[in-house]
Amino acid sequence: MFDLHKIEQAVKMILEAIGEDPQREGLLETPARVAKMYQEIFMGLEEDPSEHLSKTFSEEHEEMVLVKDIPLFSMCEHHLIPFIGKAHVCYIPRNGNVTGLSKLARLVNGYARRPQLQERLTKQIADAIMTKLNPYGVVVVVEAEHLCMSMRGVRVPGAHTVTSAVRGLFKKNDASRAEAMSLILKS
Ligand SMILES: Nc1nc2c(ncn2[C@@H]2O[C@H](COP(=O)(O)OP(=O)(O)OP(=O)(O)O)[C@@H](O)[C@H]2O)c(=O)[nH]1
Ligand SMILES: [Zn+2]
Repeated sequence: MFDLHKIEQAVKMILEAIGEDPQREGLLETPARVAKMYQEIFMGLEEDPSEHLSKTFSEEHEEMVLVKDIPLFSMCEHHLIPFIGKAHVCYIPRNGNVTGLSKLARLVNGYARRPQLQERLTKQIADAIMTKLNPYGVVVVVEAEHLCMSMRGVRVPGAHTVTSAVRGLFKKNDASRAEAMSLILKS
């Protein structure tokens, strides 16, 4: 589905537009490299990440499951430069409907590897878990630094954006939400 040739042409044009010479030795292979890189960092566009949750197994654990510090590399859709951070995913299984822990990281990755907004990414992860696993509740917290705020524009390196999506029981039950949040934010 990726048009690698078109990406190569576009990169060549950008190099020309910034006054570079795409024919100089160091840049000769750059358009092809960037095309391959885009194919990799936008690979989430080619999948439905929620499919990672299709395979479940049965384990009677109707308590919190929390996977913390899932590394996150995404691309700001406004500037096409990275935002980098961590996702924390917490859910309470219903009827023993449990997913493999790695699948939660695959889910995060699938939604991250697209042109994204942090808010949408956070929501998509939570909604996929609600839809596919039908758990009692979900909390997703994403913490990230946006390079579009660090290396350009307002230039505030170190500023972190934190977003959350709260679903099901966690929305109604203040104590459960507070417990999840304290486990998530505890370093
Ligand atoms: N809400 C939200 N905003 C984002 C995200 N990523 C980048 N942005 C912001 O998107 C905005 C785009 O603003 P514009 O005014 O259209 O673009 P700009 O002139 O490049 O803005 P500056 O970054 O302020 O220089 C900026 O404020 C970014 O900080 C995100 O994931 N969520
Ligand atoms: Zn940006």
